[in-house]
Amino acid sequence: MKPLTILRRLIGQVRSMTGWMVLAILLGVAGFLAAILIPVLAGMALFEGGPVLLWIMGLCAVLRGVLRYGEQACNHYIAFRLLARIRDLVFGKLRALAPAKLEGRRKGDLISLITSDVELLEVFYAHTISPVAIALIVSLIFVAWQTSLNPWLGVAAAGSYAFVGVILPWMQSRSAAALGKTYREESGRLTAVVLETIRGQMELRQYGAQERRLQDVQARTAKLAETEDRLKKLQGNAQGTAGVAVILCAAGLLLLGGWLHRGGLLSARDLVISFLVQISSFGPVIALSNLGTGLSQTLGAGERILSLLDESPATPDIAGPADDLSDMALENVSFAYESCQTPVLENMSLQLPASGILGVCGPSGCGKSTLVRLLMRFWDPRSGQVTAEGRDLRNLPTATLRQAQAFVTQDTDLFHATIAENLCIAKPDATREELEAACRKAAIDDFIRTLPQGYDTMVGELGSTLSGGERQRLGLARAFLREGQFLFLDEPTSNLDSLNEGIILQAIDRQMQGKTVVLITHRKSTLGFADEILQMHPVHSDHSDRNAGLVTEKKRRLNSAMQKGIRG
Ligand SMILES: Nc1ncnc2c1ncn2[C@@H]1O[C@H](COP(=O)(O)OP(=O)(O)OP(=O)(O)O)[C@@H](O)[C@H]1O
Repeated sequence: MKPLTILRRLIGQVRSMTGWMVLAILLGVAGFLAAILIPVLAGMALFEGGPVLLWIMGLCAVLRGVLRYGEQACNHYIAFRLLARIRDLVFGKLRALAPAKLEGRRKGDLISLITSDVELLEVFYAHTISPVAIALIVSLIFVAWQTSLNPWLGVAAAGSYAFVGVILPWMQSRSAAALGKTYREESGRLTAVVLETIRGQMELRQYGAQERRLQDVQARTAKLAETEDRLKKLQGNAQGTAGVAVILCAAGLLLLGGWLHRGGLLSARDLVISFLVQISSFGPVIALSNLGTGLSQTLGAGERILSLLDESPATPDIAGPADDLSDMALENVSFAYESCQTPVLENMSLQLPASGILGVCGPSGCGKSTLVRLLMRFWDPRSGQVTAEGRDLRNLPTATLRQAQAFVTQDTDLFHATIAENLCIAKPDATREELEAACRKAAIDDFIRTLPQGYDTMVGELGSTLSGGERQRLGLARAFLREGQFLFLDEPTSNLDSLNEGIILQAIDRQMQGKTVVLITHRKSTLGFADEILQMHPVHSDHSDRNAGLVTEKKRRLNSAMQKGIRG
């Protein structure tokens, strides 16, 4: 993305706060004028004297402080309001992109984008836009004033301001722009590596890979520090160059003024005041010259945020009120993931039973979870359609689909919250009795009661204080609370012993009477609970029935002996 495009789009966000921005600029201009007036009045006092000038100088000094405070207050009000709005946009986009467009992205990098990249925009909104406008207005005022003394002085002043405030920052930002972007990207990658290291600490320890990992983190940190060092050097050079440029410009103006004075074109009083005005009016443009390198990181952060906001979701939400659903099917569905073009499903057709349990089995990687993802419209098929009530899911209100479906996977995600809060994700207004009933069905109520704070016990980040089986049963309780028409279970009992598995499968059987359950499993004992079985095969297997990638086998209580065994 071109820097100008990034700037234009970031500035576009300010439109709704134009009034505040105008106020910040006016206060800033008035503040600088008050500050510049102090040395000018001191110069005039040399020629005219009188206590009035001293009083005005004192007043200007006080006003300068008050006006500067007002300007900064407005700027920061604008910046933090905009940051809140941008965070809202980013979270909204992440929600829309999940899961299809987020699966391949590193979570640490996303965290870095949501936190530090967004925070960096504060520099832009609080310390860039109004300073540019203030510098422009203050410079125009003093160019006009110098011109009124002598046109040559006006030309020289305009040249000085343009050199310090435009040409120098432009030259410096060109070399810093790429570096700023690299810094933001490297910072995001380092966050991702650190997050993965914390998550994978047990594996790293078990396989003795900690030292290698540490070296990797250290190498990345050193690289980041080196990039930051280069950026800081550029920043230092920019400030130094601006300081030298200001002195040279002021000296040039003094020489020009002296030459005009000798020619009788400028009085001694005007020469002194013109010089004092010029040397003290560089403040706003010096602020700009410091932006050149600082802006490079803001542009890098802005580009990352805007690129995320530009991404279009794989399955855009369809607006509309939630309605009941009772019938779902796949019609000639073919599907391949974007990152790997190999087809996972090919011309698959399937009618979900109106009620009962459809067991789904097949070798690892044949597309069982993908089938459920398509039924939930986390992805859309490449060709064919997934339908509900005969309507393509692409035209069905998303709320209808979400309300009708619940799902449980082998890795239930829990949040750093209490057990009750984690369960209420499925039904925010659930009563304590409803939570307990759902947990009893999922065979987890007894365990929760043994915890010191029962349902109000915190479960730790990602449910880290619970076992895999406990997490899975909480996931099931959550799904039971939803009371939707469809329940999709992807290896829901993989972490459970056969006793708990039996209890839960019976609960599913009872709870889902008249409803549809899709139960993915590798276990024969679990399949025994299915009313029908769908045997899937990889698309590229040479199975004779591989047309559509599956074989459907009607199976009413297939292995009743085994079921009886489990059901006791
Ligand atoms: N997000 C993804 N991006 C790219 N490829 C994917 C993605 N998710 C799954 N796949 C690939 O798609 C194929 C089907 O995956 P899927 O998870 O549906 O298989 P599965 O039958 O459920 O396997 P398992 O029994 O091991 O859970 C696999 O080859 C897998 O590597």
